[in-house]
Amino acid sequence: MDKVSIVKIGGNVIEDEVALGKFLDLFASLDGLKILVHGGGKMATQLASKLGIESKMVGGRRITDAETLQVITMVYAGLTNKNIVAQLQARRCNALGLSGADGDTIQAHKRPVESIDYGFAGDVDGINSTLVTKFLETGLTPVFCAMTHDGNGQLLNTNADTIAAELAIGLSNVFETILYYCFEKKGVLKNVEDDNSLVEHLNSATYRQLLADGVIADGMLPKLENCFRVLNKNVGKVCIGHPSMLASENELFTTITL
Ligand SMILES: Nc1ncnc2c1ncn2[C@@H]1O[C@H](COP(=O)(O)OP(=O)(O)O)[C@@H](O)[C@H]1O
Ligand SMILES: CC(=O)N[C@@H](CCC(=O)OP(=O)(O)O)C(=O)O
Repeated sequence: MDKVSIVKIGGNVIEDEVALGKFLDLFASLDGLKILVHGGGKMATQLASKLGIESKMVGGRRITDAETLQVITMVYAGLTNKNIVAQLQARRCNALGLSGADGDTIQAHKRPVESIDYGFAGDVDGINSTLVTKFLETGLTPVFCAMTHDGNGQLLNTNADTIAAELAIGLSNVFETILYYCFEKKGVLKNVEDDNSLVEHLNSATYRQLLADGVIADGMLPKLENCFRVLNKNVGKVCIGHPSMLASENELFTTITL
């Protein structure tokens, strides 16, 4: 079975030009088949604020009304995706920018309203793994933004960590999949202010304990939910850490196991 690395890069790295450049150097040099998934939540919040639109997050997820959907489409599928693709081309990595609507690569449905109405937020139904596999086999590197669609013309905002997880699950029938969540910190920390408090190995039991202690918050909540979900669904390896973990196994980062 061929291997495919699915790398998610977070918004704090993307919005820092130097950090993004260093990350893309590492990503472009990564051996083997690979897919990039990017967020951009922070930039969307900044643009929304300039336009006088307030951003509301619940449990690390954005409440996406119609105006917010317009903003995130411009930021995620437009500026951020195209900039990353162009920068990968400059590094001789033949990137193909995609939202889930492109090639019907990711189908989703609007999240049903329960206690909270998330608006135009999408829950993923499935991945077009045949088409994504064809892209990979042609030598293309898919670059996904955090957007899906419902097949009836509605674009939906979908957490980028979830998109990376769904790609890892969907492709695990065809490839040995490895999922890397890259962000600005060394990994899961016991104290979010202290990079020396890294949790190198996290399993279900230690995760439950950290949750109970209130150590896991904000965007780390959906990230870790996704880690355990993919490990239950045949994905071989999941790591969370600084982009430098792509360069060397000697780097310290968090490895997640069941
Ligand atoms: N225990 C924790 N360890 C590391 N980061 C944490 C932790 N709890 C909360 N966080 C927060 O989660 C953020 C990462 O989630 P998010 O902002 O969604 O990441 P991304 O950069 O991938 O978009 C970190 O910037 C940090 O502020
Ligand atoms: C539904 C939902 O919350 N979507 C996310 C998608 C972007 C994202 O995931 O960006 P980061 O990886 O930079 O956080 C949002 O709009 O913030």
